[in-house]
Amino acid sequence: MKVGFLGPKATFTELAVKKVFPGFELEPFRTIPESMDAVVSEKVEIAVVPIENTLEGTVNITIDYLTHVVQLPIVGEITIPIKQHLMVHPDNRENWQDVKKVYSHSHAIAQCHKFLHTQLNGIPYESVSSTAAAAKMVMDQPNMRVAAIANELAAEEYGLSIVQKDIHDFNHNHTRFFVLSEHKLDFEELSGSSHYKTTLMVTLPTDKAGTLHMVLSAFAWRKINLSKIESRPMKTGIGNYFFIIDLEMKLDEVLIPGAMAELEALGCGVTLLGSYPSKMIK
Ligand SMILES: O=C(O)C(=O)C[C@]1(C(=O)O)C=C[C@@H](O)C=C1
Repeated sequence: MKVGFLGPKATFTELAVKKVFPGFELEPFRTIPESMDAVVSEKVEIAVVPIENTLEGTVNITIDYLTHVVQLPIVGEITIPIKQHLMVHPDNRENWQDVKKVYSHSHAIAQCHKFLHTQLNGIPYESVSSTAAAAKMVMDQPNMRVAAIANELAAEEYGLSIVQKDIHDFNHNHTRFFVLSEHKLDFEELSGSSHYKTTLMVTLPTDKAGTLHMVLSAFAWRKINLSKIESRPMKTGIGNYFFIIDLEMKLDEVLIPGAMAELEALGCGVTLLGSYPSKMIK
């Protein structure tokens, strides 16, 4: 089976892929939606996509594309530590503080705001399609005083010099990735994790007071632990939202189906996005 990911080589997404898909054929894509489209068009069987970072929160493009455009089952989750470094072309190593622009993925820039504000104050930054794309751009422009924020592997891959290590604003920086596939994939075996989560998408009936409270009660009295609840716009008008709810348990035959039926009885729309093993890489 072939695994699609946000490229080019040496993105954080590729790092996550390599942790659980060793020896698999990999195919990089220019954007996150393109990697998901590739599963739909059967160019690849699996896509790994970033979904949430500890410092910056949800990767909105992923959740929105997954809920509004493609309906791909979530079959696994990978969480990896994220270490951001500032890197330049080796020719600019000594005078890196004179950089005129910093490139990176918007989520990586957001993870390093404090560093950019204090160490490179006033220097413009530009978001590009991925951290590795930023590193590649810096390599391709040795005569421009530009820097990239990316990982260690990208520095190696594109021959850049790391001039400031660990520039992310807080120590505990992790990103979660979803594994999407329409194929049968034993992710429990691949990842070695039997810790399961289940993700639901819930829409509320319009303008009925207290519905969200009742939704939460359906999980609370069954003692189903929620690890995340997030609202995203339905894109149909101001004030119209749906909810993505992550449950800390595997889809069973009683509790989760019972909670889903209760939500439907309240007039909610409920879609199961997946029940999957979750692998935390230290
Ligand atoms: O640009 C990359 O290297 C990615 O894999 C994307 C991405 C993201 O979308 O959050 C993944 C992990 C890091 O949080 C920063 C960027």
